[in-house]
Amino acid sequence: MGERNLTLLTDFYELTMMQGYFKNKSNETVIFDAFYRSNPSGNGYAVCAGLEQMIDYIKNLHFDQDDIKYLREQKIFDEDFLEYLSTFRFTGDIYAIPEGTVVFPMEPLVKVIAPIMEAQLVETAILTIINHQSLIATKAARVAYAAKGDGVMEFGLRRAQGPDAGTLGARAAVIGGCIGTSNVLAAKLYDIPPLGTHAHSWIMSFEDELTAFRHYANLYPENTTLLVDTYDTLRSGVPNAIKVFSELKEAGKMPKKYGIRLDSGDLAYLSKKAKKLLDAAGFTDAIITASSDLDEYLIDSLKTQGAAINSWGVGTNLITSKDCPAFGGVYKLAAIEKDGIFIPKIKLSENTWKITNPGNKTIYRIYDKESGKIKADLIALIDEEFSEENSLMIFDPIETWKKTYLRPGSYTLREILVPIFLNGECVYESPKVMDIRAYCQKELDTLWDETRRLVNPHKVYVDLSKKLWTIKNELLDSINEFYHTSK
Ligand SMILES: Nc1ncnc2c1ncn2[C@@H]1O[C@H](COP(=O)(O)OP(=O)(O)OP(=O)(O)O)[C@@H](O)[C@H]1O
Ligand SMILES: O=P(O)(O)OC[C@H]1O[C@H](OP(=O)(O)OP(=O)(O)O)[C@H](O)[C@@H]1O
Ligand SMILES: O=C(O)c1cccnc1
Repeated sequence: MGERNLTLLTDFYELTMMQGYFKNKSNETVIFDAFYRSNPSGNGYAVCAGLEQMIDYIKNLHFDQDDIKYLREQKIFDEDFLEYLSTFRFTGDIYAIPEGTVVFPMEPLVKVIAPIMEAQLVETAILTIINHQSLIATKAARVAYAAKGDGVMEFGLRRAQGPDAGTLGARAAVIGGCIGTSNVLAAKLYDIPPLGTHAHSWIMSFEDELTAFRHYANLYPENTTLLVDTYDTLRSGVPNAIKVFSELKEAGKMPKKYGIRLDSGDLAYLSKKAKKLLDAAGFTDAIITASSDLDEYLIDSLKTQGAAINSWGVGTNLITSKDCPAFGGVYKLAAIEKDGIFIPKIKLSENTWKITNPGNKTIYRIYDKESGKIKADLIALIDEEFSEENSLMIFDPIETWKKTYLRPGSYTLREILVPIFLNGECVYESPKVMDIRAYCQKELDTLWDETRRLVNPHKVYVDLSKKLWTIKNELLDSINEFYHTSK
């Protein structure tokens, strides 16, 4: 958050490796890709987020005197290296997918091209920033999807894993689809709507519920939501709320937005009963908000049960992404520059899908021209050229017999990795969070419904260009050959 110096927000091994690179004078330029391997919560996509904080981090990268002093005290860093660190700045290039874009496994969300000492140092912070916010933005997109157009308020700060997770999580939740947050610091910092109702303590602090409601309604005549479950929802809370709304109506002071909040009990049953009582009293447009340990599955179930709820407050399960607490993004070396040419590098794994994609790559999103929906993503090398006027054959990188042939003129292409830093200079201006949110809503519209469903969604293919696939296979062959013949 803000302008903090996060330079030491890295793993110790990044610094020990950096000193090693420094001593060997091997500060060649390298390419690292940050990507993730599977969508959180069994989702069909992820929403990437955190780029603005990553940019702030890179812009502010510098070891101040206090940092150098601390590192010196560790007694493993030599003076020449510490001297180098004292003037350290990021001088490389960074490409990234803009926040709010829907993304898929294996594609680089961030690509760093920089001298190896710089590219290595920034690994940990880039991952922690992008992993956290992408996780929460994706969870929020699921929750908002289940709410089917009703507003979802982010209520999680008190149960988040600390202040940063609560605040940056609120930012990410709004990017993914929440309409605002109860977190006032997040609302101020990121210019997002601060929202909320009131707590049980407000009711309990008065002699009786009716008096508490009257005071609250008089204080906030523009937007009055009354929490009706402190004593007895249907016998006391709802009738008292109706009484207060009737008094306001009679006095000609009817709030523009008004309603009740349910926070316990059977939310389907209570909301339907409450709606009947409100309707009968003429308050047909009262907003019925629900909260209480909600997540996307419960909201979906309440919708199926015909609950009369049209506003949702979601805290714990959203801000902590409780069912899936880690995004799992990784940062892997993809190429090393030798004599002005990038030599592709690959990391092997027992799992074929864990084998990295080598080289200096970019990503094209392929849309069906007629519907505007995503057909697939294509990871290609940056020097490859594609034209919508030509036919295109794409194939699954592992199950290569799965091929899709795209007729000329039947598809459109969009390159989704964009320049963020060039030669250490930031060339990108982050949009405001509410604009990122609006962009994300449009992005979500480019997914087929089958990909958005909560359970067993349809997979979007991320394919490799023929050239990239060939290079990858040649590298695999050469490694195999080397390790089988060099015994
Ligand atoms: N109709 C419903 N269908 C499915 N789940 C529901 C329904 N109504 C409520 N729930 C969920 O059931 C859980 C109820 O939890 P629990 O009984 O512990 O607490 P509560 O009713 O909220 O009361 P308290 O706030 O006093 O703990 C919550 O997660 C709530 O969202
Ligand atoms: O259930 P969550 O999704 O986490 O949403 C936030 C919860 O936080 C509040 O409860 P809390 O008991 O902390 O305060 P209260 O006394 O105002 O109800 C609120 O009433 C919600 O139940
Ligand atoms: O404003 C609310 O109703 C609220 C805020 C935080 C947590 N629970 C509820």
